[in-house]
Amino acid sequence: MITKWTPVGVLSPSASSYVGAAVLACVALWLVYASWARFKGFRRYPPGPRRLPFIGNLLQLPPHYQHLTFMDWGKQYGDVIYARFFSTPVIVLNSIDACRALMDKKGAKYSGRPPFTFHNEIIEWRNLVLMQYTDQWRRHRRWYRAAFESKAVVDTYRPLQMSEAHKLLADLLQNPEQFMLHIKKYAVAIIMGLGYGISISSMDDEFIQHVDHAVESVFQSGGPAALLVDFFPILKYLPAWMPGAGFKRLARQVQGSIRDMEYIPLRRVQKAMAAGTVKPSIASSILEETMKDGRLSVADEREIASALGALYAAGTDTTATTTQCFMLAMVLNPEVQKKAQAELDRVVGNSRLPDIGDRDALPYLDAIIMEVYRWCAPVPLGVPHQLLEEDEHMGYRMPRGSTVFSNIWAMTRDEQHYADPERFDPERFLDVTDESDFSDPRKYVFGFGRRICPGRFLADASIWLAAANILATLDIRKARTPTGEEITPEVQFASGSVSHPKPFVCNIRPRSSKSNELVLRALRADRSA
Ligand code: HEM
Repeated sequence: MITKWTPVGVLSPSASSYVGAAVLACVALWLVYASWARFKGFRRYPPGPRRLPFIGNLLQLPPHYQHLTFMDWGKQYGDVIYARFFSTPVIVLNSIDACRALMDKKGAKYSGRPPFTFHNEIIEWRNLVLMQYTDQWRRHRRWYRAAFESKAVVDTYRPLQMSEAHKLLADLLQNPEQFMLHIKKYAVAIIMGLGYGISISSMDDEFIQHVDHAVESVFQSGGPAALLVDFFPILKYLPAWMPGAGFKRLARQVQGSIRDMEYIPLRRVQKAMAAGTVKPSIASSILEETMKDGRLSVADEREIASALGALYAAGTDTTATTTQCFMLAMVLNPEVQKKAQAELDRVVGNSRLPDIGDRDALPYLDAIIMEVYRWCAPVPLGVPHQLLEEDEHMGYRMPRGSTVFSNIWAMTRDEQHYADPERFDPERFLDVTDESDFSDPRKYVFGFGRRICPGRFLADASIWLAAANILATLDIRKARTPTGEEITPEVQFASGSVSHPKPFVCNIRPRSSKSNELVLRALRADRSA
């Protein structure tokens, strides 16, 4: 007998009622499973690109400019994205709201760091930036809080920052072509001066050689095999002689450079303390606080050496990069430069150099600095956090152990808040009345939650002082070819955890005949202070 067509095929009435019952049973079973799974916490992950077995999304992740790929994923999957690299779950946060909801509001869960097996365990570079969220982190962070997160303390650094800004002007006047290097020296000199009371006269300085060598060798040693060990920590047990374990042999050399970077300047401070000739510095105050009866345990010395060693790695490249971005923005936007110079002339005049006390009276310059942070996003992907416990967000499962990226780059390019985001336009921060995070990029370019950058006030003051002093005394213009054509630098940032502008040329010259005199006078005053 021919029966009617049913969704499950051509069946007799009795067979179809069995099927109907079976379907109902399946639905009931599914509902029971779904509520059980929900109860047990087996919820869906946030949306994200399709994963392959074993390797997950590894092939979709390019080796460079990952923030751009994550931003593209955001257009398809939203602000909170789930991916997996081998067995490591990864969560990408593409919006400020998502970072605030997770990293800020649930700080106790979201403040870990991924294991960074290569850095933490193989080369044993245990610095604050990469450290796990442990009592050791709390101790280092307390030292940093005392040194950098109180306005009263940071204000005491002003004379050193001012005098380094004056030296920067002198370097730029004498040898303008080397401006990228002078800016780096400015950032280094502030960190070495505050950290250890050491003055840096040139980039050939012995201490700079040590730190530069250490930082460079760390980056060079982090090849593909070293990265693999972060995904498969078991590889750390490979004996150094085995093929493929070259990263372990290299690591031994790198360890030596890191020890030099951490101990050579610290030992100098200890010697000066013993001789009673020490200059006040962050090192000397931590040593004084930690020493008992004038003695320091080997373990405490190790801790202090590594806490201070992080200063250079975290604080120089970031500050220098942002200041170099400012220079690039000025070359490309002469009308912005002129407007800022007119504001400086009006407020500061031309008989002295600007100081941080002038800042509130210079809103246009402040808008330029904010736009520089937004436009170049110096640390475009932040530093990844680790989720320490299972969590739920908007009904999605956030698995324990996830590496969590805050895609700061995507926030700076949010078209809802920043029209034409690639354009350098300080006006977008002028006369802003709302207090939202978008009204001031300093609220998010320094990261989130309990791991927020402790050096943010120091860095911001250093960048402002360099910019204000440069604009007050120098004109930054496009360089010209020997045949007189203008060279327009391209806006290109190198890929990496810190987004440097690619090398460019420009023409730097004194704004007026008074510029040299002002700088010389300031240098003399600094020497006699
Ligand atoms: C423009 C300059 C700077 C930028 C853009 C910047 C940005 C950042 C960012 C995005 C983080 C990661 C925050 C997170 O995990 O969410 C960070 C962490 C850190 N920064 Fe900075 N930074 C700058 C300058 C400095 C300076 C001058 C110092 C040193 C005085 C410093 C010391 C650190 C340290 C120690 C950490 C790790 C904090 C922790 O893990 O608890 N930074 N910074």
